[in-house]
Amino acid sequence: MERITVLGAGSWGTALAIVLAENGHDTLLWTHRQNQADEINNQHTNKKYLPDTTLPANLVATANLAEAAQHATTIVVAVPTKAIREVCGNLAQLRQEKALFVHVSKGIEPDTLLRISELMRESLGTDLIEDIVVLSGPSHAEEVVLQHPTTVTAACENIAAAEKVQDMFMNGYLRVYTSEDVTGVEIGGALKNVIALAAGITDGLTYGDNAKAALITRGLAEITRLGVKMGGNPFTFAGLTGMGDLIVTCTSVHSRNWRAGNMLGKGLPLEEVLEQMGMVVEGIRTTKAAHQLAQKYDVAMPITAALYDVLFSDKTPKEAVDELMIRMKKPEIDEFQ
Ligand SMILES: NC(=O)C1=CN([C@@H]2O[C@H](COP(=O)(O)OP(=O)(O)OC[C@H]3O[C@@H](n4cnc5c(N)ncnc54)[C@H](OP(=O)(O)O)[C@@H]3O)[C@@H](O)[C@H]2O)C=CC1
Ligand SMILES: O=C(CO)COP(=O)(O)O
Repeated sequence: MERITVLGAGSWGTALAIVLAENGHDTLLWTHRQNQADEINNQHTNKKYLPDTTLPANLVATANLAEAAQHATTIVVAVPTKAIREVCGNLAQLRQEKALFVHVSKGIEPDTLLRISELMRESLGTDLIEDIVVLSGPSHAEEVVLQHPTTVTAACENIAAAEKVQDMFMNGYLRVYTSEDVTGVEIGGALKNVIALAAGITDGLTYGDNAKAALITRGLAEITRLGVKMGGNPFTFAGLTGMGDLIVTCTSVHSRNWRAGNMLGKGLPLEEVLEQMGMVVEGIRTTKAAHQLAQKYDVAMPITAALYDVLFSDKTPKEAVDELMIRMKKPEIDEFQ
């Protein structure tokens, strides 16, 4: 049994805390809201994020970050990308000993262009970090809490740390693989949200299945082009954290990114979409970061560029799709150039 803290009591942090508590670990779930900690401890629910789920009685919550920092030898970071710098920075003030960190967030910090593990190293400082393992793959919280069969990958350059995390999370409904390709896993997980927004848009435009298959496939091509140039293993992008997560996010009604894209495709303005969602839509900020990465690494990412124009330059979704279709002719396979 491990002592584990999960930081962030949204849908994914809560679902993973349930898995860990059910696996017999001494699990403490940190939220920045006292009323949510009280609800979890007293009613064993988290109605805002997982309305139909009863949490196990042995899952305890706290709103005290110092208590959360002291509790564990393993710390799972499950807040959205935009909160990681602040939460890890605060945590670093409250803990002296090293911990094994696991992160499950799917994003890239705009402007700095740091991947999540890089962002954590910068905000935690190296003295606190035993290892950082990224846990990623096709895994909607809504299905994990129903114990529907789900597969994810734990990635770390130190494979022993990835195997330790594999053991912590794995059970009869959550199968965990390992990988050493942190860059490939983090890039695949972050960028699939960009393509899922685009897939939601074409569904909102009622363009049907051909368009969605094209987005998934050509989206994977541009994610792979960038990811390989950043040092990722090309095979990672064909795996769970690449193609697998792209499929689930582009096709599932659970996906926040697909749902937000769908509303945009139906003509709702971005501000209204975000207001209606009430949960994190990582793909919006990641589109900005991915567009910057494409320029930095000189990689063609036409779908990302088109989405960037829709989100940040007032191009209509229909104009963006029309322009994608009449781009210069080219062969399909370009060997990641
Ligand atoms: N949902 C899913 O199925 C999956 C999500 N992920 C990834 O996990 C990460 C978290 O997503 P998810 O759980 O869905 O997000 P949600 O929107 O469901 O929840 C986000 C949680 O983080 C909290 N939070 C936001 N800002 C801060 C802050 N500054 N300090 C402390 N807590 C904060 C929110 O609190 P508040 O209620 O106050 O807003 C909320 O509890 C994302 O990167 C996502 O891509 C990965 C795999 C699956
Ligand atoms: O990453 C996810 C599933 O693997 C969750 O995607 P959404 O944030 O789009 O819901």
